[in-house]
Amino acid sequence: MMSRAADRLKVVLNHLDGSHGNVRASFTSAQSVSHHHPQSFRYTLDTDILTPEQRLSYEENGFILIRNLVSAEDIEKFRKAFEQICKREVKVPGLVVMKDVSIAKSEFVEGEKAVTKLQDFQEVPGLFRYCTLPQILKYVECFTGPNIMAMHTMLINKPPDTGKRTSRHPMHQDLHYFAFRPADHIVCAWTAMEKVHRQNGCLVVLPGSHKGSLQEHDYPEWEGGINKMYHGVRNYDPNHSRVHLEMEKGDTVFFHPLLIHGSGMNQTEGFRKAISCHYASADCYYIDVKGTTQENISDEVKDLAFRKYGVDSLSFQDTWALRGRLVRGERTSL
Ligand SMILES: CCCC(=O)SCCNC(=O)CCNC(=O)[C@H](O)C(C)(C)COP(=O)(O)OP(=O)(O)OC[C@H]1O[C@@H](n2cnc3c(N)ncnc32)[C@H](O)[C@@H]1OP(=O)(O)O
Ligand SMILES: Nc1ncnc2c1ncn2[C@@H]1O[C@H](COP(=O)(O)OP(=O)(O)OP(=O)(O)O)[C@@H](O)[C@H]1O
Ligand SMILES: O=C(O)CCC(=O)C(=O)O
Ligand SMILES: [Fe+2]
Ligand SMILES: [Mg+2]
Repeated sequence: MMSRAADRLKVVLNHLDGSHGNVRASFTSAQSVSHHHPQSFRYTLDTDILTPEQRLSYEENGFILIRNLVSAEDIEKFRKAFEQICKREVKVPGLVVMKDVSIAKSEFVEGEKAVTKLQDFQEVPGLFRYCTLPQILKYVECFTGPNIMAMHTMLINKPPDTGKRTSRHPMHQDLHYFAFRPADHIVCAWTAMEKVHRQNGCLVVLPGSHKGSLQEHDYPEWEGGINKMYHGVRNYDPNHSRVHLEMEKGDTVFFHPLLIHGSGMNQTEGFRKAISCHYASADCYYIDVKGTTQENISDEVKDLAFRKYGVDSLSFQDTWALRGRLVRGERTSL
């Protein structure tokens, strides 16, 4: 069911999309952009935070990398909070503690080395503080506007690959997992908790892919196995040109939910750590994904929610409304 307001929004967005290429082509310098035609941007808002070059870069590539945004002291605190959870010193409602599929059935791996990813840490104050950092929200607001919800939280602890290549994350669009729109008012902040490079499986992105539409996703047919819910874009062409985002501790990338991205395998002995949050404008609205390409992930999520909470009446939208937390402004819609 699509509301009339949503229909109107779609028309507006399509219109902007159509005019986008021409408008951009008519500029000769980035400076003239911010001063005369701020309304011509589709993916960024006029906030005085992003330089004209940064705005153009996000419009064009679908991501922007900000160096040294989170302090080493803060990252150390997140690391400690993560360790406490792995040692089971704290028990948290709603938190998902995920092991790598290649060790999930092993009895011998304990603590931090067993954990590939924490998901939904909105009730862990020592981790959720990441989502409220003013220097992060300052950038987020350039994409969402002033009413900001933290919708999805993760701490990824990519393990040394066991030899089955299961430490890879297939190329995907995060929007596949989301039951809210519009996509252009959603953004991910992903912060490296240590140096990330090709060897330990940094993020890999396809610049400009955010201009495409949401693609069909499914489990890739990987011989060594694939982690639960790690869907990848179907018919991914591994020869497509891509960019490896090598980052230092504290560097943060902001990216659009349609940007195709993934991460390679971790060929080092260390656990590659990153912390991230997906934000959405609180003015976004929920959608019903029935009959769309997202039905497969929606069914998996509802199935897990049933097993986790013992209720089968939760809709895919409900699972998002329960996890979302207001971090700035007013909770207007989501
Ligand atoms: C922008 C968003 C992008 C994304 O969200 S991408 C990834 C999304 N991932 C998720 O949402 C996390 C999904 N994972 C989970 O919910 C849990 O880790 C999962 C799979 C339910 C396991 O929970 P546990 O509490 O560990 O349960 P358990 O130890 O009793 O295991 C239950 C059965 O699941 C299996 N399992 C555990 N970890 C797995 C994994 N990583 N991949 C595939 N299967 C896995 C485990 O072997 C067990 O199987 P069985 O029932 O014994 O046959
Ligand atoms: N068939 C596929 N379907 C979806 N995603 C894939 C597929 N093959 C590779 N990828 C993804 O492409 C990205 C790059 O993978 P790859 O393992 O080659 O890492 P890499 O960083 O390029 O490492 P290397 O230096 O070994 O090439 C990762 O996100 C990976 O999971
Ligand atoms: O940190 C990574 O490897 C990427 C994780 C990711 O893209 C995701 O979970 O959606
Ligand atoms: Fe992702
Ligand atoms: Mg490769």
